[in-house]
Amino acid sequence: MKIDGKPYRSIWHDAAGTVQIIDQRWLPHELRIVPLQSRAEFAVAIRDMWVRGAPLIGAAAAWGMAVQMEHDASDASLAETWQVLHETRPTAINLRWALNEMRSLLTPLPPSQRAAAARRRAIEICDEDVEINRRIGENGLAIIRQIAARKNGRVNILTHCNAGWLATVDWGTATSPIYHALAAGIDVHVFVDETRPRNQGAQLTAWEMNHHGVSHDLIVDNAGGHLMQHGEVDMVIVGTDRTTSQGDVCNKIGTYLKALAAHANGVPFYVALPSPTIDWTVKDGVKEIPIEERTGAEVTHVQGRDAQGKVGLVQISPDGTPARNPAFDVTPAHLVTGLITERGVCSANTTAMAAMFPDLQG
Ligand SMILES: CSC[C@H]1O[C@H](OP(=O)(O)O)[C@H](O)[C@@H]1O
Repeated sequence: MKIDGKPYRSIWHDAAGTVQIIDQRWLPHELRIVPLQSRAEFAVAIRDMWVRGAPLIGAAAAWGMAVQMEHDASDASLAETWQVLHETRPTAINLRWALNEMRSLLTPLPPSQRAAAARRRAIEICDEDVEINRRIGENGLAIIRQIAARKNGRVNILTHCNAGWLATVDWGTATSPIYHALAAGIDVHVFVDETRPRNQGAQLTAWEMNHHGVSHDLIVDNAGGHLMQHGEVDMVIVGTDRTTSQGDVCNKIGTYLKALAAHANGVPFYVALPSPTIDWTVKDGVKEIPIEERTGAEVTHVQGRDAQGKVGLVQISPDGTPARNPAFDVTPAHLVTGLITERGVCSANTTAMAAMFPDLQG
């Protein structure tokens, strides 16, 4: 997408072939672009959320493998790199998907051919992500159009966390239908959940909406149910970090509560789902998906900019306050109105998903 009129992706390789990323920790206050030039730097960038978002995590891991193959393309290096990058974050399935893609491609090749092949595949994975998300936008646009026609007016959409272009290589997943609707001249308004504790909504989605000219309000996470009760939300669109073969949706913590509120108020709850985010090996999301537990410091402290323009952390709870910080939750399939995929919209159930992706069945 564009930043001040200049097109960007969240990750790219420059003319010298060096991988560059937007270090999202400093948004919205500073646009910091940094190179990643070693496996260790890719691992830190994923683990510490310089780059985040399921598809972008996968793309970064693919590039991390490609960069490592340029340093050491041995079998041992390939195996170690899969492990080092895989253990950076446990929940988003795209990380494992991308690493498996690279391992399957590289293992049968002689080490001398691995670096070039890995770079080509990393570039492909990024380009595929952009096209998948563009198609999700088109498929989600059809739903927004239907609501706009029924209402003959503004479509109010609530989204949680950041499933925007910053969470992918471009377009975003949940935001792609919103961007397509704006381009189609549909009057859309977005309620942006701040999304405690990392505030990806307040810091990233609000920044995206502002730069793209999308009408929006930032809201606290706890306001969504109230707005739904009062008929102010026409649909919810969220992203996902892992969706199971039966349609259970793992996403940022708090998504489940939004789904419950939507179900209680008859608000359609859609999940923007690129196919690499489907974990076909898992059925029951609540029982089987590993939920990342991050440091309690993300709960007891919050990052922001002070009156002097300095970006830093402030403590919001007493010294030594213990905190729990599960980073994701699972929305059972029965609370999901539909899955907006790159191939179309399908119900969140085994039969519909298998019919949509017959070629991806184990
Ligand atoms: C398009 S997937 C975005 C997905 O990833 C986010 O998690 P995190 O920021 O911790 O990587 C969140 O769950 C978003 O919905």
